[in-house]
Amino acid sequence: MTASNEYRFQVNLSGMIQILSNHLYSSPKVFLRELMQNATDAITGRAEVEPGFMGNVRVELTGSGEQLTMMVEDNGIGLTEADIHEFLAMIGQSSKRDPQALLQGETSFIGRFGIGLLSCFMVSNEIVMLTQSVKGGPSMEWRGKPDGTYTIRQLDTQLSPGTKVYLRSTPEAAHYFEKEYVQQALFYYGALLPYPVTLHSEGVQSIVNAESPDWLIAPERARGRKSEVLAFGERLLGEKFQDFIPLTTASGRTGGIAYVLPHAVNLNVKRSHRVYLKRMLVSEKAENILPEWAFFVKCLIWTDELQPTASREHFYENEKLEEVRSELGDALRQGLADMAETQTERLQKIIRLHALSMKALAVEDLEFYRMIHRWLPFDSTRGHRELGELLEEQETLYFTTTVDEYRQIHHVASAQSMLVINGGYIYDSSLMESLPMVAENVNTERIEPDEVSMSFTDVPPDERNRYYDALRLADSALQRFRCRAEVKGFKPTDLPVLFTLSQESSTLRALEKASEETTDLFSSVLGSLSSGFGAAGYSTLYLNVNNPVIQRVLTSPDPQMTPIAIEMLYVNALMMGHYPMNRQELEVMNQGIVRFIDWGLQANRKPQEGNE
Ligand SMILES: Nc1ncnc2c1ncn2[C@@H]1O[C@H](COP(=O)(O)OP(=O)(O)OP(=O)(O)O)[C@@H](O)[C@H]1O
Repeated sequence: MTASNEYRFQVNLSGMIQILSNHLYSSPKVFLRELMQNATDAITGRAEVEPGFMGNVRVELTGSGEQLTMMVEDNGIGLTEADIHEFLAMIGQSSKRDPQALLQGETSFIGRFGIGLLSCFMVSNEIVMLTQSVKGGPSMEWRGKPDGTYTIRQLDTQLSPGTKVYLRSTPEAAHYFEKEYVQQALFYYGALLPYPVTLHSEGVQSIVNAESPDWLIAPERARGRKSEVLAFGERLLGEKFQDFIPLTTASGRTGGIAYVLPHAVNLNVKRSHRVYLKRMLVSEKAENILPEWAFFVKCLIWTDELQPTASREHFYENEKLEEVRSELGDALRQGLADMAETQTERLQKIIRLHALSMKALAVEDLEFYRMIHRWLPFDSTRGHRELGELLEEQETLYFTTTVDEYRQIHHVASAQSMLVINGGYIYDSSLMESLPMVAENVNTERIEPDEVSMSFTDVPPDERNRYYDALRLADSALQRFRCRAEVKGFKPTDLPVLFTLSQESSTLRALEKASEETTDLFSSVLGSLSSGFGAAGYSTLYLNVNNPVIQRVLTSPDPQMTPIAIEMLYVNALMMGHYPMNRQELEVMNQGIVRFIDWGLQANRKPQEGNE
């Protein structure tokens, strides 16, 4: 290949600008964040050459209707003509990117990618910048358009050092230029900035960040300022919080406030925390800054050690972030541990609302589990109770590992005062297994439905003989459902039957149900799979000899009646246990109902016929 065959990629500039400005950021509103960040960086840059320099940012709104204009002014480092050509006019070039510093993740600036300014094209068809560098030289004007063209000229008047950016809103973006919106957004992004941010509109001037939440930067101070901290959280995060936990890391370079959510939350809901970098809000939806178990809090975090991605919606998943995440998790855990020692009521309140989050942490951290186990709630045959109460009643806790197993046995187990915990919900069976490691003199044992039948009373042989014929009829009626009948005595007496599935029969039922719903080919594969189950695939229908209906069925003189009654009891037991019924079982139920109605009507008619 010769050199003449080599070409350079061509860039469709306006296409690139379109992509960067419209698709990198999740919403046009971020243009204001990007402008504020540039102003902040410019002030940081000036303070580096003029130690002790005090910056300020001024935002001015003018015009009305569709002619709204915003001006964002800073008294930062400014740009020379050469800077403009090098940094402003070259997309992807940034004055803030010291490669060595970036490599170490250490830079005093927020920006680094050289694209943030493009976000302004989401709300305006032109960016006008007037700037004066602290290094001297003439004041400059730069005008950029989304088609990739720009003009640059020297101004006749000399401005004071700093930069003014002017944007005129497009009709669709006018909302982002209205006073109320801008006031709120400036507070939102700049509430922590250490210099004044003022808004000028309709002849009125106001300082947006007048309240300075110094407790956010030094969170240990937050403890004594509860109402202020809660009010600030409500204003920024939009929820009425009642509790919070201050967070600090060992390095002291990241910290914040974890607000406890005032309502229960779903495990799958993504938590998004607000993160301030160098005191400027950069990320509104940082999901990865706290450990996964911490979904009961919404945090305001500040950091000067993490690196945001270009969209600023996340932070780079690197070792530093891992370290920060684990330290913030430790601080949160420590906050809860302190409550377990000295403020148990406060902790109990949190656990009541956020048991799932607490369980998620307890599964990972046995020491934490030890501290809080007594307040964790579990579903049990004695109701939805705290573990501490249950442990006072019994030293051995039986637990199931699925909700289905629990459903099968809870009637009988509770009637016999047997304490069984429903371990079918997420984390519960793991917590039951590890409970003996954290609580003294406690045993836990997994229980299966078949084992509950051990606590049934056996029927004496002579009584069993009396039921022999009825049981044979029952067995043959249930044969096609792979179920066998068994007589036992159990409480409650008004429960006529109890249906239990072994692990194998449960799998078999699932296979059968699936083969009903799939194609012929697949269903024959499932069919051959299910034929591999032998006697183990049988379920059991326990008939309660203490129940009057069962007594009548077992001693019925009508041999035609017995199988139908047994089949009906079988489908009834399935319904009670919330088992999905297959086609055959549904047919049995329908036919049985019709038959019983018919029987009932005939029985009523007979005496009347006799009277006639
Ligand atoms: N207010 C300002 N004062 C001084 N220089 C500025 C200002 N705004 C922008 N610049 C210059 O323009 C360059 C490009 O800005 P832009 O916002 O596009 O990217 P960035 O801030 O460098 O990086 P990022 O894309 O991460 O925000 C900056 O690197 C800076 O040199």
